[in-house]
Amino acid sequence: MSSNPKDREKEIAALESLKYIKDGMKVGLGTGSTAAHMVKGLGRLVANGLQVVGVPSSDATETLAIEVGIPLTTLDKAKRLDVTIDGADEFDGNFQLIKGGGGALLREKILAYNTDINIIIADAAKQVERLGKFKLPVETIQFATTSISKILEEMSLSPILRMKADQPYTTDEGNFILDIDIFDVDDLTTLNTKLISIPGVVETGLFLDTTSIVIVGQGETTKTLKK
Ligand SMILES: O=C(CO)[C@H](O)[C@H](O)COP(=O)(O)O
Repeated sequence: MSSNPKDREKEIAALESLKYIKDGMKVGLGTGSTAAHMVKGLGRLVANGLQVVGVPSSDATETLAIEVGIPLTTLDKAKRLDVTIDGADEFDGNFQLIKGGGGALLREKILAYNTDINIIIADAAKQVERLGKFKLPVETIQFATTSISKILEEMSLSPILRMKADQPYTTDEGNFILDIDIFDVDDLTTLNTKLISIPGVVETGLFLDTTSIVIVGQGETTKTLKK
């Protein structure tokens, strides 16, 4: 049990989400510290006899899932997932999300798109009135990143190339990430369409219509929001 209050909220939201996983399900495994609590909890259920297969959304989650004994498969083999449980950097009252703080937005969005029920688990601080205090990650092909950055600058989105130590951060798919400021943007659907249409943009961390359930840890309880 976590002793850090924010991490404890992540943990109890994660444990609550396990109730949605039933025998025989194909489960998408999210990425990040909140999703890691869920993966560990699922590992305990598997050790007690629950039969599921997981599809991880990142190399880090794959490593953890193997460590805790969750049988894994690929999206190709699973074809469609029953449920995916993942974290978020922000969510609003319309179940819209910013994701990708951990850099796994591309595979996370692919899993979400191929899943029947997407559940987001989060600590209470992730709930916002308006998305955008957290910078929006935009995943870009390395070759195009400088030219995309110029375009985003011209759109007044203040792109910043994500770094790790003194090198550009590289995603599991070998791409770069530009973090942009969208706080003043009202029409996120139009923004997302514009971003995706720039050659070399692979994906954005805006998840506008994938989520149907959000489980929030608040102190020692959880609240479940359903669309
Ligand atoms: O989108 C993500 C990774 O790409 C994570 O779900 C998001 O960054 C939240 O992370 P955490 O649970 O550690 O707060």
